Amino acid sequence: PKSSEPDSLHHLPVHPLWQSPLTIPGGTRQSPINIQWRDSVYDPFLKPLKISYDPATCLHIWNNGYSFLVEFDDSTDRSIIDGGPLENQYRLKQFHFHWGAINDWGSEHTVDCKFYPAELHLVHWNAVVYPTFEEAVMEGDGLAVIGVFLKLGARHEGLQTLVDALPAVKHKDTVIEFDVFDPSCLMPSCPDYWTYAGSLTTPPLTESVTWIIKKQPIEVDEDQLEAFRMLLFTSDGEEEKRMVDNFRPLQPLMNRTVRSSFQ
Ligand SMILES: COc1ccc(C[C@@]2(O)NC(=S)NC2=O)c(OC)c1
Ligand SMILES: [Zn+2]
Repeated sequence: PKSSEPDSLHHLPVHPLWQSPLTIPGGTRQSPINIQWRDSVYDPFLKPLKISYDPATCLHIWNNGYSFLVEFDDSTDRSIIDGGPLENQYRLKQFHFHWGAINDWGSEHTVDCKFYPAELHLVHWNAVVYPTFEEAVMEGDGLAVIGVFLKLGARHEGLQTLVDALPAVKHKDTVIEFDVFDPSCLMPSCPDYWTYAGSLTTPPLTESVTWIIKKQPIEVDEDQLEAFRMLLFTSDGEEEKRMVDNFRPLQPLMNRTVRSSFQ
């Protein structure tokens, strides 16, 4: 592939990573998308997003062979989000990242066609309406995912505690205990966000996500991005494949409007 664009592997009709077509037949609200700032519509009825996480609900970090996930105890309402575009409160289940092999790309969403080097997804589910996460994944209002862009800049001290643990989950299906972490330290200071109706970005690609994309990126430094890139897609003993470019190609906007919480 030309070095100026994401690996052409991502433009194949079926990417080996997913063994399935990139868009599900009849999919009308697939993710990720390009957010064209001037086409987003300010909605004065959007509320501020309320975030209250209990750092003690943090459980472990694991490498699932596609990203690394930090998982939380979601058996109670101790770590939740509310407000914003949401009609219920949603429980934090996990967060993970998507990133590129180089800093020119890596995010899943783009803003005015600009990629960021990485994107954080904080995954929450509607435990008010659905009995389990697995059921919520199948419902239009089942999930709420906060997307935060990462840009190259100053070292992020809060992220560093996570980066220091990554060598212990280098290989697919490795896990380590990680028992205190407050993901609110990864939130940008600016409250502004875009929101739209979308989907998971890996199989089962279900159209169950209310996306809340923060306008302001957080800054991380080169060493911290490089730490993501030393993770492996492969298990211990297999031929090593670096975990990079684990983002889905952009999907058609179809009949959707992206709303903004700001003017
Ligand atoms: C069966 O339930 C699933 C499956 C995959 C993911 C991961 C992902 O596809 N979704 C987002 S968001 N980014 C991703 O990579 C998931 O996260 C909510 C839930
Ligand atoms: Zn994701």
